[in-house]
Amino acid sequence: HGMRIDVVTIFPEYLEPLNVSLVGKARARGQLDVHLHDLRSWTHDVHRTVDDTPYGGGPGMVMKPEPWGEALDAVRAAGPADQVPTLVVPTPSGVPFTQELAQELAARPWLAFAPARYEGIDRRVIEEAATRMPVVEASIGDYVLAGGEVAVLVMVEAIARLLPGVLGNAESHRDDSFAPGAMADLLEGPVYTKPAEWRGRAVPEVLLSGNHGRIARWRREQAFTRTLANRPDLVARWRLSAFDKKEREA
Ligand SMILES: N#Cc1c(-c2ccc3ccn(Cc4ccccn4)c3c2)n[nH]c1N
Repeated sequence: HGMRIDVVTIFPEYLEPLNVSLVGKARARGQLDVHLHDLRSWTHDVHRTVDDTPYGGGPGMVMKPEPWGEALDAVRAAGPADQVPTLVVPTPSGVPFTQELAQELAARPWLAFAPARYEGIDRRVIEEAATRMPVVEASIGDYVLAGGEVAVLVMVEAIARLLPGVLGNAESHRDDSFAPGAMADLLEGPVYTKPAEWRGRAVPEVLLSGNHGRIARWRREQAFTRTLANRPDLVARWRLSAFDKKEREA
């Protein structure tokens, strides 16, 4: 059976993209079972309040603990009785969301995402949840968003494409830049398709040569040059893994 994903948010419509394309197809094939929940379902006041002023003062508002506590209780109760979900909390102060973390999360049967808004969720919600389920606080990058919903879209897409059978044979993640392996750690080189000439620009002739050894070498060089230019930090990691690889083959 596929993976179950629950998302609790005050903007369920923000997660509608999960119903289309790659993730939509995976759901249709039963590889992914996505349940969206409106956090306000667990408010009990006429204004359906989910936020309040921060203790200790400071700008903005903090998300109240009560609705989140009841929402996470309900998510757990609605899922498989013999399992606990891994709670994934997008936050600027989380661990980096990397391909490695995506692969780890893709191996789990049930994920519950808690995208917040305002300045975040009352800390006691995370602390209390962590006594009953694994909790991962992760950040998708070094920039500031207004909330966690778009981070959930990023994480779910990165995770869903790793699930067996989800990626059609048209897209392959075998040699992803960030996936461990041969061309691991390097950025992708340039890609080309027909026509062979377009607006006076020809495709590099090596790619038309049919010489697969030469093509592979050219692609490695292109990947290296591009990585050196755009991500010199990855070159160091690549050198290490290339060295280890030679060691293993020696
Ligand atoms: N993942 C991730 C994120 C986020 C993120 C995630 C969730 C929330 C919930 C509220 N805010 C606004 C906010 C701004 C500033 C300080 C605290 N909170 C979020 C921002 N920003 N950047 C990333 N890579």
